[in-house]
Amino acid sequence: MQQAGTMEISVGQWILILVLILVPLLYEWSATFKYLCKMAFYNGWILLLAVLAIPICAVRGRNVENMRILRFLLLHIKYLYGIKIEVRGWENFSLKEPYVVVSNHQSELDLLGMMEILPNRCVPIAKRELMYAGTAGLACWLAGVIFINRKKTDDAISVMSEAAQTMLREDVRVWVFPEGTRNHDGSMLPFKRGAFHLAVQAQVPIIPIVMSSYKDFYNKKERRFTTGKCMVRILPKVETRGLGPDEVPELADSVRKMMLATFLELSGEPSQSRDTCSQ
Ligand SMILES: CCCCCCCCCCCCCCCCC(=O)SCCNC(=O)CCNC(=O)[C@H](O)C(C)(C)COP(=O)(O)OP(=O)(O)OC[C@H]1O[C@@H](n2cnc3c(N)ncnc32)[C@H](O)[C@@H]1OP(=O)(O)O
Ligand SMILES: CCCCCCCC/C=C\CCCCCCCC(=O)OC[C@@H](O)COP(=O)(O)O
Repeated sequence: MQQAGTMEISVGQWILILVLILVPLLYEWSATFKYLCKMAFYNGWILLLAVLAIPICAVRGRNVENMRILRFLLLHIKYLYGIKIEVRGWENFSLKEPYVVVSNHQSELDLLGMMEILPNRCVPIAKRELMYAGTAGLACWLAGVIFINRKKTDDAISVMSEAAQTMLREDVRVWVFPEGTRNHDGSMLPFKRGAFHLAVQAQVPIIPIVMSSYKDFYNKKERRFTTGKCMVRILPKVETRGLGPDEVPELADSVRKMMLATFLELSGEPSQSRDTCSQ
């Protein structure tokens, strides 16, 4: 029986105290633990923000204008992680007409750079699996994200051909990661050609975006995630007017070359050394 004036601590409370002491200690001592906590919080926070976004977006139904709401809700995350984003080339975004944005894809952290500069009425093309990422998937769907099934090339191509028509009909811009997958290796994978077919089919310009390497503050393999700085460059538009499907390979190659050169320059790498996948 508990006596007046004394306090007994139950086993559960002891465990809680231990956890409250150990977690901050581990967080400071172990870079791996810190990385895991930061990534778990990143995903968890986005899922939670999506809970907020869903009812607001649902008022309008599925609509590309909802992307502004997602952008507004996600913009602060860079501050939580101490990531400085320096953007140059804003003037290259001053086109009124639709265009296709292509950018390099290093990690899920690209979302921060993307939200920093995302133009109005611009939707990303994403793998279909993202649609099933709980609340985040629903928020993406409501904001008009275009989902493609990477396992079914024909399906993916027909979704992208439809996107070419939607771009023109509804004045929409599309953001594509032409590497087609995340690339943690500090270089750029060969480009898939979907984005370039899309631009040629719609006869709209391509705007290449380059985000500098995260190597100084983030490395998935080494499980390292600290504060840091990322440079984002919006490059001048590349016209596609008059080009046909036969010119797509050359177009894709020349855009990739330009992006790789900028990537190496921004990331402080010697040119030519890191192109492990010249096509
Ligand atoms: C507040 C809360 C918020 C919560 C939510 C937060 C999120 C907010 C929103 C942000 C979301 C961001 C999401 C980012 C997600 C990023 C990704 O998912 S990246 C992965 C998906 N994207 C891509 O894969 C795009 C790039 N891929 C391609 O372009 C591919 O080419 C493909 C169209 C997918 C097809 O790929 P594959 O099946 O591998 O086949 P290929 O060999 O590439 O192509 C075969 C053949 O077909 C030609 N081709 C390709 N596209 C077309 C086309 N549109 N029209 C005609 N022909 C086409 C291609 O050129 C090949 O022929 P070739 O002769 O060999 O050249
Ligand atoms: C009830 C189900 C709960 C599911 C929980 C899922 C947790 C996901 C939580 C939040 C989503 C964060 C959205 C981040 C958007 C960035 C997406 C991204 O970068 O996708 C990677 C894709 O480009 C390429 O994928 P692969 O590298 O080929 O693989």
